[in-house]
Amino acid sequence: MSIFLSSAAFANLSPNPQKKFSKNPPSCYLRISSSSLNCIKVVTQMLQSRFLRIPLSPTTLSPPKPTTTLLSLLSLARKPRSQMSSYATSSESPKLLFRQLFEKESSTYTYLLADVSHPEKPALLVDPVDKTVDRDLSLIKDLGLKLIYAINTHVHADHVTGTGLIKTKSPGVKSIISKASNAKADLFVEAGDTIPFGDLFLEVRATPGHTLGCVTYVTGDGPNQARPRMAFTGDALLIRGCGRTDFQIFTLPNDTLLYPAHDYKGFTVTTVEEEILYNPRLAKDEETFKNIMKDLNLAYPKMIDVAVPANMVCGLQDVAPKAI
Ligand SMILES: N[C@@H](CCC(=O)N[C@@H](CSS)C(=O)NCC(=O)O)C(=O)O
Repeated sequence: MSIFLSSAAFANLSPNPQKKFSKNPPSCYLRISSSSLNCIKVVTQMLQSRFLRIPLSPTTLSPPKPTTTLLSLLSLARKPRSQMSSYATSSESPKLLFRQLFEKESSTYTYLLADVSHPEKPALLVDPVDKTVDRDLSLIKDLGLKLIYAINTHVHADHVTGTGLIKTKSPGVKSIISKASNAKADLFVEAGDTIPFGDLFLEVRATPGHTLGCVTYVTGDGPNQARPRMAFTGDALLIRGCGRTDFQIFTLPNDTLLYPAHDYKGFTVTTVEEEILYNPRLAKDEETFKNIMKDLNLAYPKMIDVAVPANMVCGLQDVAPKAI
């Protein structure tokens, strides 16, 4: 079974002044198979749980299964290691040129993508760093590409973006960042937008947590687009980790009252200061935090298969698709 959602409904979009920038108009329909939806919903819940530190449901505290961890909410993670699929470690497309570049002081990856089958070889850089701009521009020149966009996944805290410097050195290049970041750029994107370069394109997905404006750029779905798809996650998801989320809540004033979405112990309210001092999970180093989360042995949420698909359509699952 496939579920059809308008991209606006899917991403809970407000009207977007940058729509002219999108390749696909907002009325286009995104086709999501129920298995993809399953995957999206589980990852969404996992990330919400991770970022907001909220147990997934009351049932999550029920008797543990020995191998159940937060990650095991992903059905893939339940497979024994020996049964893990051997996926490709790089994508292929007759059109796409892809390079992963590294800046060692901040351990930052910059990604270069270009449509080399297009006469102009239009290219974009994701998360360029000021210190490596010359290297990146020199590579782009060597490869005969035309840089059109310098894109950020978010407002970085550990390095200066290369986009400003790139614009002074290559005046035709447009900078892009999410509208939700509140940063300056030539173009602003939000969930559901697409960024075309030649016949290829990136999709924008909102992945806030590390910062409010964090987005993930995903390579397009369709003929000639990269297979497998590639997602540039910024700091939302790191390999075997994720970006810190303390920037969000713990930068609020100490007396800020915190009202969570759940409580399983009878508490009703807390403050930033209290949680900084006494939260038994967050007042720990990262390794201890990971172990605590792993050892929670959270069970598969009872309602997840019903709740998430329904909530993805605002609880209107029984209403004809046209009305949603
Ligand atoms: N030591 C580095 C910053 C390290 C750091 O905090 N990294 C961030 C992403 S850049 S703001 C992060 O989220 N790390 C998560 C993790 O698991 O390491 C510096 O001082 O710049």
